[in-house]
Amino acid sequence: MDFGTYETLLVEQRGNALLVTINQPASMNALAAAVVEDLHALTGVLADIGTDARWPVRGIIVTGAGDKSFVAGANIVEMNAMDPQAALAYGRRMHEVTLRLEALPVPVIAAVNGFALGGGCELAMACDFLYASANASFGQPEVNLGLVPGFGGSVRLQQRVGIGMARELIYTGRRIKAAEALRIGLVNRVLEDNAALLAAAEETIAEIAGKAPTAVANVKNALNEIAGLNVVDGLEAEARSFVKAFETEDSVVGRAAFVAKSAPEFPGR
Ligand SMILES: CCCCCCCCCCCCC[C@H](O)CC(=O)SCCNC(=O)CCNC(=O)[C@H](O)C(C)(C)COP(=O)(O)OP(=O)(O)OC[C@H]1O[C@@H](n2cnc3c(N)ncnc32)[C@H](O)[C@@H]1OP(=O)(O)O
Repeated sequence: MDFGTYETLLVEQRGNALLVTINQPASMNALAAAVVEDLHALTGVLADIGTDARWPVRGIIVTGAGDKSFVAGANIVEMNAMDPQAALAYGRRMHEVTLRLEALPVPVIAAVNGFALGGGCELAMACDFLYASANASFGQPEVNLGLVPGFGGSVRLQQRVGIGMARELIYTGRRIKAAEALRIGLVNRVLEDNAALLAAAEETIAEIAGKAPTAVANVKNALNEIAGLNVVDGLEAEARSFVKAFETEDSVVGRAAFVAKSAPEFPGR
């Protein structure tokens, strides 16, 4: 499977996982426009990823090159040189990247290997969930620059940690360590180092790869839809999602395998 080659990204298949490494260590993997363009191109290729057995990739891992920085934010040097139109285009493009990650029918894990600041934290929060190495840190420090989050942090941080904590972190621009990020629910797991971080992410992708692909795709879509709904509308959306899942071949196979006390072989449709 050819996922393309990119100037600023390393893309490597590892078993069921596709490892995407942002490879701009000289600038702490800051999101230069070239990086955003490459992420946009790659997520465009991945948009065709399917759930049937032909697609060996059952999950994506996003990480940063080196052991200091995941992504240190938008590229400030570049942003300073942008005219308003270019800046708007840059922002819109990154919005599209985050929405495409959320729309993929497979899990996307942010393997945060260092600084995840500003746009870096925002990229990580567009993934399904975050794992971090012990040296990782997180923050939306835009207020230090007279800016505000611009790649979705105002929306997704409050979804992840609640409005009160989101307000405090955004107003203070504070950087928090991995252990604190775990405590407030921004991060699911903290691993001792980068090797353990990637191993844990690959293990989780492999675990999910054993489940019904259509069910995982279905429930990811439903969780996105339900995120902003009240309970009544959320229950309606969940019911639609359940009916859709119940009618898949994966579900027929899964429920028959339970009765037969055998292991299901999901067709992915
Ligand atoms: C009219 C206009 C309309 C506009 C419409 C809207 C458009 C919206 C488009 C933009 C949206 C952006 C949204 C986003 O939320 C905004 C941001 O992300 S702002 C940036 C947030 N990040 C930061 O503030 C972190 C900055 N970096 C640091 O604090 C430190 O570098 C560090 C990460 C803590 C590491 O510190 P050190 O270990 O000391 O390392 P150095 O600082 O020496 O860095 C090494 C090297 O990397 C370069 N670098 C680091 N971060 C960035 C960066 N974010 N951008 C560019 N370059 C970076 C640093 O300059 C060093 O380079 P060198 O000096 O060695 O050349």
